[in-house]
Amino acid sequence: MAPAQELPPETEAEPLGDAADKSRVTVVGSGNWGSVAAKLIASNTLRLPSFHDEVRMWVFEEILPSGEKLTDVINSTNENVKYLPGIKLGNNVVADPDLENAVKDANMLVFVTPHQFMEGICKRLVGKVKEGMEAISLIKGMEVKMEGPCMISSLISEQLGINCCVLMGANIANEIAVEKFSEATVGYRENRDIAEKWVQLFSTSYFMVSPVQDVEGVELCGTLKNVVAIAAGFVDGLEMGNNTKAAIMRIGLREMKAFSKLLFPSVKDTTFFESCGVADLITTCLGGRNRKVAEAFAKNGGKRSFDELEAEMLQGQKLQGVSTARELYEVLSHRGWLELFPLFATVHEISTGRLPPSAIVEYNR
Ligand SMILES: NC(=O)C1=CN([C@@H]2O[C@H](COP(=O)(O)OP(=O)(O)OC[C@H]3O[C@@H](n4cnc5c(N)ncnc54)[C@H](O)[C@@H]3O)[C@@H](O)[C@H]2O)C=CC1
Ligand SMILES: O=C(CO)COP(=O)(O)O
Repeated sequence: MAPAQELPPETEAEPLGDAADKSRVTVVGSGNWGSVAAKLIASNTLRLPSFHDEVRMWVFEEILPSGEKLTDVINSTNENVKYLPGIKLGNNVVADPDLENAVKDANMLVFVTPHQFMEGICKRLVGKVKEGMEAISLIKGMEVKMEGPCMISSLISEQLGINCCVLMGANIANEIAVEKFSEATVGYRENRDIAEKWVQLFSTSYFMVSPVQDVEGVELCGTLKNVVAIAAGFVDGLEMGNNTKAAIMRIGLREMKAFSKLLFPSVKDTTFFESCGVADLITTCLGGRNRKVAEAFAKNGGKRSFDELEAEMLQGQKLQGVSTARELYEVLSHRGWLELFPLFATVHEISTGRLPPSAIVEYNR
């Protein structure tokens, strides 16, 4: 299909004032998706007059086998050689290993790290972000606190006192990196103008972004589908075939919707038909990292742990599905909902070795 997309119009006139009128964007995170997000954004900040050209990207510093710092290599080669090798990010992307320095001049922050690091990152940023800052989270995951589950966008909003939208979708990063057409959904709370600004910042001829007024629905879709992808990987590892996998995806989608609506009755049915819903579920169950590692786990009969397989197969990239299944299980146990969500519960029980991988089709007991 030829992507018949028109880029968002460059409606704003060239600012009359000085460069201070322009928005400055910082990407917090530089993994596989973080690097692709920086590439997308950097192509647009060059094109759109209301943004500064430069895009800062915070890098969790590491030393490469060559002895060089990852940040130095990104800045000299314009490539994230560890997490997105072979792709030029754009000369206006500047890697910065100092988190506080990376955000200090920004007024738009894009959060895109594995979810388990976000609590620590937010703590470091308290009092360090500009007034009126706008944020967006591309992070698929949640935190579980004493009071209950906390979505990552809420963590950001509450800890930093800023508004936070979300962007989720059927977005396997390596495919978008080579500019294959895909779609995404921006979830926003009230301010449609802010949502439009994020749409403008991310949209390209091959990346079509649509806004939806349903932050929780969009974010829960992105978060929960990773658990279903683990189940799909078990099915693949056991060579159960396409019908079984389709059944797992359908049951998973039903649980995703039921859980989201129990937690947030405001979640809209229509959100599940956006890119963040059924489309992301399909792509992740076909081609994602959660599926791939879960397949290896099942092939090994559950004898090698997810941690071990993740380290061996993903070279520093992180799975979100296994920890999300654990977090979900805590919520389900605490609220007495385990029986309502047998697929979610079984994924956790298999991942922790309490049940064999074959239990993935026996849970409907
Ligand atoms: N890769 C993909 O295709 C997609 C990923 N996502 C989501 O984006 C989020 C980020 O994922 P990726 O960019 O793919 O990351 P990744 O899994 O490729 O890379 C891991 C990142 O974590 C960093 N890291 C390691 N230890 C850390 C620490 N202690 N503190 C802070 N950072 C640390 C690494 O430097 C690296 O940047 C996740 O929530 C993921 O679910 C969403 C859509 C697509
Ligand atoms: O979220 C993703 C695609 O939209 C990527 O999923 P994985 O983390 O399983 O690769």
